[in-house]
Amino acid sequence: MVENSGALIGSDADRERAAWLRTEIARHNYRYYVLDDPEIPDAEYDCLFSELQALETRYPELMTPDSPTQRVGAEPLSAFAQVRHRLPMISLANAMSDEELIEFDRRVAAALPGGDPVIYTAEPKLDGLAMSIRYEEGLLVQAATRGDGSTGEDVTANVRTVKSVPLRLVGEAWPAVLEVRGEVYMSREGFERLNKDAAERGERVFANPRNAAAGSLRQLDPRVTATRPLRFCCYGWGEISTDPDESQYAMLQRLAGWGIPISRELRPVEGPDGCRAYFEDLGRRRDTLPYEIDGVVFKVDRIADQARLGATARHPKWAIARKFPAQEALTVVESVEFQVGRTGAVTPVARLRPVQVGGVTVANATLHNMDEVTRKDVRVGDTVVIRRAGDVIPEVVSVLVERRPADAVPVEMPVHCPVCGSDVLRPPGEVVARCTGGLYCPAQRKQAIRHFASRRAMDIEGLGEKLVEQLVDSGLVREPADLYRLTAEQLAGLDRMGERSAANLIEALERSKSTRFARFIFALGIPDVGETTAQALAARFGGIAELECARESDFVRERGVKGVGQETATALHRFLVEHPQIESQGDLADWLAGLKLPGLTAARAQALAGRFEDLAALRGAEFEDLYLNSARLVEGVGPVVAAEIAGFFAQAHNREAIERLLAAGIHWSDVPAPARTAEALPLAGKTIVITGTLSRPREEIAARLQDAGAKVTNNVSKKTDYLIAGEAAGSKLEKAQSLGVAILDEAMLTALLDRP
Ligand SMILES: NC(=O)c1ccc[n+]([C@@H]2O[C@H](COP(=O)([O-])OP(=O)(O)OC[C@H]3O[C@@H](n4cnc5c(N)ncnc54)[C@H](O)[C@@H]3O)[C@@H](O)[C@H]2O)c1
Ligand SMILES: [Zn+2]
Repeated sequence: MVENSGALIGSDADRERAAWLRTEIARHNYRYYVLDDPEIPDAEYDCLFSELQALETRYPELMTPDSPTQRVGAEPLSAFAQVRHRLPMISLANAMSDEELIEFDRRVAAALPGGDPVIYTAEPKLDGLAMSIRYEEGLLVQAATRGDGSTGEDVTANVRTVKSVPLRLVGEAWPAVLEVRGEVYMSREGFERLNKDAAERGERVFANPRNAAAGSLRQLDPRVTATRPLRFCCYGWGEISTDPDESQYAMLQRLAGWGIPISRELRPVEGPDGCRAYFEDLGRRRDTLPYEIDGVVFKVDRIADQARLGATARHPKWAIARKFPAQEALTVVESVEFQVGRTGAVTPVARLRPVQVGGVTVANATLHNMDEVTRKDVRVGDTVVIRRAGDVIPEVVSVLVERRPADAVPVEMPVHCPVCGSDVLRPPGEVVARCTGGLYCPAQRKQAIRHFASRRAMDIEGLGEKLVEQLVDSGLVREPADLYRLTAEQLAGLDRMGERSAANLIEALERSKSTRFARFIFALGIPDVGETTAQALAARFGGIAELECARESDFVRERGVKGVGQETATALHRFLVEHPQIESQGDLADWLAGLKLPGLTAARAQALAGRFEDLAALRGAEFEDLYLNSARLVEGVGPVVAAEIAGFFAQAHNREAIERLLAAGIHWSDVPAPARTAEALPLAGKTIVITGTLSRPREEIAARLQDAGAKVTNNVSKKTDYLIAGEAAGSKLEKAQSLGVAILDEAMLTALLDRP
């Protein structure tokens, strides 16, 4: 540094740094104000900005006229017509601490006559985008964005679609020219809905309500804007053809009287104490407000005083934004670990280089699930934006791909549970991956034992949550079977456990050994297997060994024609029913395609013809045979639950834990012993055919009939004993009638099955 006629001269390094900061800030301004797609969190931007400000203050010769410190915002997008603001739209000075606010108040008070505490209007600082809306003779004539403060974009057509903006002022005595200024913003609820819809359509989601509001408003097609949940809140005014009121507060009330929405939280406050009380109150309520705010704005209330105080190029000297601590920060992902929850859910968690967010140090952030990891493309080594709002667990919001190191490592879901080594299963279509070692995994131990003992499972009276905690923490119980080895002495040694209650628990454990099969299945805690499904499984499988051996295909079976969906099948089915006499001509596939039915493309016609020999076979088919679907053989067990059941029993650890339970003496009496001979079954030797639409899947009914000893076949013949006929039964019913086969409806079927 060289001293030169009193002013400090920056070194070459300072000069270079200042130039770099200017370009970098200009780039971020463009992304933020023009593209509505910021790359870095505001706090990070503010650091760059204040570094440049500090350099320029220290070495005034480094200041350039085009420095971002001398202007607000960014140049307007050329796609919109430009609007010159008659009065500039400037920004606000910030106070990051109480001290800065007190300092601001001191400066204001010193510049004003009299010595009374200054009155301020206080209101939330909405996080949206600034808008100037011009009314002439009470009619909305123009709306413009802030742009670079002196020139904005003409977004009149878009603003006209925002419902809370009046197109015509109400009441009377409004000035001939009135420019109201305020914030266009999006409520949290509107933002979440918009993002949910966008995600469902596979479109880009917005990072926060501010970007969503700005992106929605600055649409070239106002019809798009019209569909977005935007609102407007006025906090000031620009050009106005009459004198405003004496105070900011009174003037805003007057605008409200003309139909302009203002903040419900608007209050006059006195001096720095009043400001602090307001700030703290709103800070406490921040998370419960229906919209996002990033601070509170205080404005000197008397308009005459505002004029006396004036403005700089960037902001008025009579207003200040007291900001809340930032909720977002930048840091680096050092590793990704997988946590196993009480219910076995395996969740990716980012271990971060520790960083301050909103006043606390954050070292971990949730990545929710693998879909999220893939969507955000988070890799180990990446620089990421993390967000911590209120009490919510910090989360990774986005990745700065530009800063990705060459050796960044993609994240992969582990194949085995990091806690117990069991397989990790993610059933098709499910978001959550789970450890399948339910009876064995230490991470799930407490939950598994609590569930096992619960009233609707093994119903072990006296084995409550607290006791399970103690038993597991003391190492006495590691799996359900350990419960049955507990002694009265061991129990009596525990907290709040007298001899009497210890003896009672031993008795309850003993009693629980005699149970029902369905209860036992439920007690195992297989994900998504509730009581009803457990009952269906108990009815379908003779015993635990059969259930353990069951494969996914024993629960669900793929059925129908690949490539054909239900809608196409419905169209075809209806056509065939409505044209009972029609004959096919030539090649079946060509003929079908030639029908030009909705959805019945040449490829689908080909697939159908590949499955059915001729039109007669196609006509004779069940509706469910026409399109690809999965037939459920057990009520309540679809492809996901089937995968979960099979995954659970595939773990040797779980089977061994069950083995030990049975060895401890658990037994049930409600399932017929598998040894029961076939002749003793109620439908032994009967041949049954099912047709038409019934209240349950046909496979399920067939399975129950088979369990009862019946043989279920496809075609009616003289050997058929019964035909079970549902709604819309066709040719099979006719044939059964002609052969004199007994025909049963659904009620009769139920009676048949329930026969002792
Ligand atoms: N992340 C990035 O890349 C990036 C880039 C540029 C700017 N920024 C962020 O934008 C902010 C600077 O933008 P700015 O100049 O719009 O300033 P600002 O958002 O800090 O404050 C000024 C704005 O506040 C709004 N406002 C809300 N309630 C108000 C009220 N009651 N009275 C008056 N105004 C109210 C107005 O729109 C006004 O223009 C900084 O927080 C900065 O971090 C971020
Ligand atoms: Zn596990």
